[in-house]
Amino acid sequence: MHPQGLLFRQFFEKESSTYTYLLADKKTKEAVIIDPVLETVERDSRLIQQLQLKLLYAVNTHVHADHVTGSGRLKDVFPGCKSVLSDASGGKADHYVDDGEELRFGNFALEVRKTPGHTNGCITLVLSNAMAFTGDALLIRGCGRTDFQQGSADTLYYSVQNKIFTLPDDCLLYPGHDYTGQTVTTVEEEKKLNSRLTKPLPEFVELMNNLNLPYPKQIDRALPANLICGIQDTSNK
Ligand SMILES: N[C@@H](CCC(=O)N[C@@H](CSS)C(=O)NCC(=O)O)C(=O)O
Repeated sequence: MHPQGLLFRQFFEKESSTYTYLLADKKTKEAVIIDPVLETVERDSRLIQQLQLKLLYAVNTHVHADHVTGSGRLKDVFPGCKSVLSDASGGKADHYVDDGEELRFGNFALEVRKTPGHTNGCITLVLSNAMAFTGDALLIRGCGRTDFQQGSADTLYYSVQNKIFTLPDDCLLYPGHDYTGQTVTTVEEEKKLNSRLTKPLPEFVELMNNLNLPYPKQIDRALPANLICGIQDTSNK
């Protein structure tokens, strides 16, 4: 169940099948956006403005390879909004987070859990042990690929088993992407049904090392932009 007093929206960007999440304290109006996409900033900004929210943070769960983040553009629209990345990401941001730190908005806090493996700088954000935003570490019945950007199947396995599967069974898990039309899962479901992460470690590593997926279509445009938290109007900064 979602915590009381929380405003929550899940948005989808269809070119990269990316989920963006908006969370706000209904009372104080302070808000956080997770994994915004450049092409859908206008849609997301409109809702933030209509609801009169105060956007504090635009968090990227990692340096994305498949789409350009909207965090730079959101900083133009909402002065005062800070871009956020893990301190292990190698990217540039206004605010860096480490394991165990919190991002506070109103009466809520997102706990940062480092979940490397898809990339070195991947984080999962946990709200009140009730909802977790897993980025590309854990996808519904799957997980992020580990064949570029310092990916490591062993590291990813450790991250999911120790940082995500240790959350309460009924904790809702919201992924960074879905390619099959699913929106949400739970820790209990993934511990039982995840087709990759229920395997023993050696089988998991073998599987991940032989996925043979094509590179994301936007990788050459996305990586350089995302290393500086996206495209931003620097003319008046
Ligand atoms: N076709 C998409 C990219 C699909 C892809 O590689 N997704 C990544 C996450 S974004 S880097 C992934 O980890 N997928 C895991 C999987 O099992 O599919 C595009 O061209 O953008």
